[in-house]
Amino acid sequence: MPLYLDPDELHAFRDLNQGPGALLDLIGAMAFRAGGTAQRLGVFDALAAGPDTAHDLARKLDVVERPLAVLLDALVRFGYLERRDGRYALGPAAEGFTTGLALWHDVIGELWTGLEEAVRTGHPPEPYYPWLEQRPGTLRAFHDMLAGMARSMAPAVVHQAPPLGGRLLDVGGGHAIYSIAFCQAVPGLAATVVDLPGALAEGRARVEEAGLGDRITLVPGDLRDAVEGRYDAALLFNVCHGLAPEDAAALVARVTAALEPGGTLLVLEPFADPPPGTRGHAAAFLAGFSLNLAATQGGRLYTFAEVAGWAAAAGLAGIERRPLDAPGTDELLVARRAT
Ligand SMILES: C[S@@+](CC[C@H](N)C(=O)[O-])C[C@H]1O[C@@H](n2cnc3c(N)ncnc32)[C@H](O)[C@@H]1O
Repeated sequence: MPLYLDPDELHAFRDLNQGPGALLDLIGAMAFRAGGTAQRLGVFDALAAGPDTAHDLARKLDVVERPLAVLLDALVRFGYLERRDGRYALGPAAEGFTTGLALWHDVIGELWTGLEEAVRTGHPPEPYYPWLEQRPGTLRAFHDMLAGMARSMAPAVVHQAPPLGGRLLDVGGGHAIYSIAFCQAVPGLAATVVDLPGALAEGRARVEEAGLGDRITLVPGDLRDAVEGRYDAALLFNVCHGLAPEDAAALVARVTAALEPGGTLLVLEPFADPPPGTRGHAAAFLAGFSLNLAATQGGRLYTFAEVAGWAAAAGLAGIERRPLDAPGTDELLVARRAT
């Protein structure tokens, strides 16, 4: 929350841990919903062209001036906008809502209404991926967010992976960024990306653009089904956390069974026991992300030991944890099938 605390509040909250935490959470929830609503109404896009009055903005956005002015004033107080001489301008924090936070606004605003039921019953009332498929704008924001993260991590992932060759399977790798990165790094490597049909369109365009259409095959499929083909290596990147533990373990076993002797499994995940030094807002975000997975997909973040246990049970050995020199808390699990 970009809210500015006054020095006494800041001291009580930050230094003494005595701040009105629940009240700040409430204000944070209000600020987040206000920011997300402004993004959906087009306030931030309109103000990107320059400062404006509530009257003119209301006309441009085709909304009612009186509640818009209340929203704009709240956004000023929450730190998203600035107000000078009766005109509103973007504040530095507004940028967040032009990128990944817009997706979180939709997820928390709609899907987290099912959190209580998910905890009571153990099942999310609304399955995440079908929900996404019905909302083209939210689906796009989700894939843009995944693609942005993958682009920032791919060089470190390729660097930390053991040497790969032959045939690579990329399960749930729809945007194809990791398969492209591995194919660009390893001459002769051929990859098969399996994902839901809606997730593959963007990957297909990216593969063509990279000139790798002859080496990367995109296959619509469901990761709950049997794995077709034999592979020398497989990627399970950010897939396990969307599944219940027994389903994630079964997926690791199915993918392992499709590996040739000596084949490599790479799992990329933010583990529930993150790298040492993960604290503050990064640690809190991971806890909230895990709760989001429970609320929307029936999954959660898993510890490295849990994932390593599934890999060992599937018959993999040489299981290693490899941190990444990249932003975020994702790490690699590397394991090999016995020769
Ligand atoms: C969190 S994203 C991870 C994407 C990519 N592997 C990465 O690390 O950036 C999960 C991916 O799994 C795919 N997925 C989810 N459920 C699936 C299913 N039942 N069958 C196939 N793919 C699925 C999604 O479409 C999405 O591309």
